[in-house]
Amino acid sequence: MTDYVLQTEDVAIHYGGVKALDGVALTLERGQIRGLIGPNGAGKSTVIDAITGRRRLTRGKVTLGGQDVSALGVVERRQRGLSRSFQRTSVFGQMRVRQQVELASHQMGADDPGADADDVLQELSLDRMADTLAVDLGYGEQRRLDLALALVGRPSVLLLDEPMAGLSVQESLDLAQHLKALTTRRKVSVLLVEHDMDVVFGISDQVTVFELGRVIAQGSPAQVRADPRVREAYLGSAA
Ligand SMILES: Nc1ncnc2c1ncn2[C@@H]1O[C@H](COP(=O)(O)OP(=O)(O)OP(=O)(O)O)[C@@H](O)[C@H]1O
Repeated sequence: MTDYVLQTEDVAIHYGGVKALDGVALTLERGQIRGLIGPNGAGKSTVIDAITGRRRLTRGKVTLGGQDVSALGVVERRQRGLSRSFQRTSVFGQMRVRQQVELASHQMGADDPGADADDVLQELSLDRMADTLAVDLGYGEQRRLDLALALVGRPSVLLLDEPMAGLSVQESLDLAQHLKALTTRRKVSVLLVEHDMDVVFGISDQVTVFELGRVIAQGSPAQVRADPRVREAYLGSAA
């Protein structure tokens, strides 16, 4: 049996009559990137919220490293290695880059927050900007700082909700390369919600397609691209 770093089983979140999610089963292996795609309102952000503990499950189970974390809150799940970064940049503009990352690491209870911060900054090519005020970073660098803040304390799973939003093509490519390198080097596993199809199909090991709160297809990027239902429902028949 495969040891999944993360697994959701029959996860449902209903808001009254609205089935934002219904019967969602997902797995994530160590060092794997799984892209989540689907039309607006398909339930992608709700899956992330269900996994982090931000939304209470109507039904189902979330396991992290084989342990059921469904009853745990957001902070407890983060302490157990489940980290997320948000669509909007969450940096404090008036703090220096390294100071901010070190503080976040300290808050996570890392043994050596300084060393943790240095590692993370180097991995995201932010080490040269360690003493720069966050407000003076370019937008692409700010998004990398956002990712750096999610990486302190060495999480095992990273949940990313549209990390490429607002980036130029070059900045997206750059962030995608950093993400891929991180999964190889740190063996961190990534669940990636992203509208940029080139990025999703370019760096994901597996892709899951949502429609109306349900999974309609999953598999390798090539399998998903070839799935007639996906082409019909989402990519358009010309994809
Ligand atoms: N708090 C809420 N109350 C009621 N319905 C909600 C709530 N949050 C989300 N929904 C509904 O749940 C469904 C899934 O929404 P969700 O935001 O997860 O979709 P999404 O795939 O992330 O969309 P997008 O790509 O636009 O971000 C939608 O129909 C949405 O209207």
